[in-house]
Amino acid sequence: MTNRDNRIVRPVLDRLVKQIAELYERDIITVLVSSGSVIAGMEVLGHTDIKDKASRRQVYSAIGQPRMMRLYYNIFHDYGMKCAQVLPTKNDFDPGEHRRNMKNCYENLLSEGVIPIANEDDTVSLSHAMFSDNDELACLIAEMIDADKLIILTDIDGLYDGHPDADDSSLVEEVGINENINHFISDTKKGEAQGRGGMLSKLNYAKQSARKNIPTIIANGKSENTIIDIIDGKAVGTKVEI
Ligand SMILES: Nc1ncnc2c1ncn2[C@@H]1O[C@H](COP(=O)(O)OP(=O)(O)O)[C@@H](O)[C@H]1O
Ligand SMILES: N[C@@H](CCC(=O)OP(=O)(O)O)C(=O)O
Repeated sequence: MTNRDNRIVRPVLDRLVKQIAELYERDIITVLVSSGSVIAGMEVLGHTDIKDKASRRQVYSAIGQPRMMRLYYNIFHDYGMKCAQVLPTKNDFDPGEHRRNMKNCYENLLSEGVIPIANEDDTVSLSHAMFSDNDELACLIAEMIDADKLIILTDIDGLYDGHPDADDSSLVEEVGINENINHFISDTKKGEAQGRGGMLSKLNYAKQSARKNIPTIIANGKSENTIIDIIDGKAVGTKVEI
């Protein structure tokens, strides 16, 4: 959802919401898991003298999350839809009251026709309460709400069998849950503004949700019609086979 300058690209979000709205018309209901709070907060605050990285993340995300939600609110509104914010921490998924409450909230939002947008509660989740990244969060939500499908979006068409920039690399269309292809993935160093996970994390959590019998696909979130194409059964992205 960002460009090379680490700025949120509204047309990408717009395309995403447009597809969610189109699916809603077809009675296919989406839960959206979206990052963006840290980058959105950095855009507002710019440089800070806060030395501690975790503290910077708290401050940036606290500033950026309402900005992300304002963007989403406006875009969903443009498509005649309503959205809502859910900000869990990892502990909330442990069996118990928080998990039950969260599940209940999702069910009620969905029955009211409101699209839940989840992100980690970065202001309070530090160290052990942190998800590895939003791919883990998406995987846990998919399992909790018994999703029919998990689509993990990224900035590339899917998983490649080598460095994505190399001429002889090609898209892996299907991968089995027990197939070890981690060596295809290059370690891309992440800056503070970028996402935490990367492709290896996407593959691991895609396999984890496929193991729970949720068909999972890694695909390009920047393409025009990715989600609709996947729902229509077109060969898009990398499918993780159950
Ligand atoms: N074998 C591979 N196939 C596809 N992408 C790869 C591979 N190895 C490294 N990558 C990198 O992973 C990136 C995708 O992860 P990214 O979407 O940045 O993760 P995050 O959601 O954490 O921001 C791609 O842009 C690409 O540069
Ligand atoms: N929760 C954070 C981002 C978490 C994260 O890095 O997730 P991902 O984009 O999956 O690597 C945010 O909103 O900025």
